[in-house]
Amino acid sequence: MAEPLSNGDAYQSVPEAYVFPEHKRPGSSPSSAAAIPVVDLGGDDPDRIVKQIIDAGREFGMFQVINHGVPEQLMSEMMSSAEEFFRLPTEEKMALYSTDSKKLPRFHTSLGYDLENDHEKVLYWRDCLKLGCYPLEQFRHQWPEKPASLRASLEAYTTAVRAVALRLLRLTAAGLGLDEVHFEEGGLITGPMLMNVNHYVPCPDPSLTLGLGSHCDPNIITVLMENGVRGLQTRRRGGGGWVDVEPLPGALVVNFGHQMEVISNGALWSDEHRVVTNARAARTSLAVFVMPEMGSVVSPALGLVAGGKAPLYRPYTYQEFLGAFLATAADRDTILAHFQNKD
Ligand SMILES: O=C(O)CCC(=O)C(=O)O
Ligand SMILES: [Fe+2]
Repeated sequence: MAEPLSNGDAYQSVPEAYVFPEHKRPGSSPSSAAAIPVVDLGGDDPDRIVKQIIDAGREFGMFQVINHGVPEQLMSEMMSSAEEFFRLPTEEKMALYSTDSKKLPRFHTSLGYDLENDHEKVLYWRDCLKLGCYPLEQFRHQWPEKPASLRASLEAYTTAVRAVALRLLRLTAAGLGLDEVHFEEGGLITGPMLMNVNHYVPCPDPSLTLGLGSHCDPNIITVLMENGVRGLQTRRRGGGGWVDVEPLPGALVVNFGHQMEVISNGALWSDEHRVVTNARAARTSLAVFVMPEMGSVVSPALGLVAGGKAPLYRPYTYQEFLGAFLATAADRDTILAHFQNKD
C-alpha cells in the first residue's frame, strides 16, 4: 500500500526511491536570475494590459497577475482548507487514494505527469488531491467532507478563479486579433475544470529530489495559487536556465498550456515548468485547469492563418491530444510534433 509523504513524520533522510539519477537532479541545470512578468489587471489602460499578456505569453507562456479581483480572504481561506487537508490523518487521505488516473476526486502520491512512460520509476516528492470543480453541480457533491471548511472554500474559490481565467482569455483573444469570445466557442473551455491541490512536505535534501518533473500543461490556461513558499520554476521560450517564480503576496500565477500554443498558431508559448523541493517549509499549490471538452476540435484560429499564413497544426479533438500527451511523457516537442502539419 502506498504511503503519503504527508504522513505527519519529519523526514531525516531521503528514501532511496525518491533519489533521482545525477543527470536528472535539479541542480544539474543552471538557474537563471530572470523574473517572469507581472501583469496588473487593475490598471486603467486595457491596451497596456493586453500587450503585457501577449508579451508574457510570447516570451514565457507564464506570468503573475495582481489586482485580479479574487478577494484576499477567499484566497487565504482556500489555502488554509487545502493545507488542513494534508494534515488530516493518513487514513482519511488514503480513503480517497486511487491508482486510476481518471478517478475524481483522487488522492495520489509521488507521481508526475509521465505515468505511462516512467521507466525509471523515480518518485516525485509530492502528494496531490485531484478534484473536478466545474460545472459545480457535477462535482461539488463528490468533494471531500473533511476538513469541514473545504467545500465552501472550493465553491467560492473555483467560481472566482474561473471568472479570472475567462477574463484573461478574452484579453488574450483581443491581443491576438481574434473575436473577444473566441475561446468561449466550440467547446474550448467547457470541458470539466480540474484542480490539482499539490503538497510538498519539507525534504531533507532538495538536491536529490524533484517535487514535480518538467512538463507543460495539456489544457488551455492554468491559474495557480501558492502558499508563499518557493519551488515553482519555469523556462523562457528558446531555452536557458530554470527561472524561479518568486511568490508575490496576493498574486496568482497563470500559464498557457499546449492548446493555447496550437490555437495561437505558435504565437504564444505553452509554458514548461517544474517544482523543486526545500528543506524548511511545506509548500502547497492549487492549480486550476481550464480545458476543452473531449470532443472539441482544436486547431489554429482561422483569423491567424488568413493571408497565406500556413497553419502549423492540423485539427484534432482534445481527446486525441490527451491520449498522445499521456503516452509521450509530456515532452513538449514530441507531443506537439504529433499534430504539426508536415507540408
Ligand atoms: O506546484 C506547482 O507550483 C505546480 C503544479 C503543476 O505544475 C501542476 O499541478 O500541473
Ligand atoms: Fe503544471
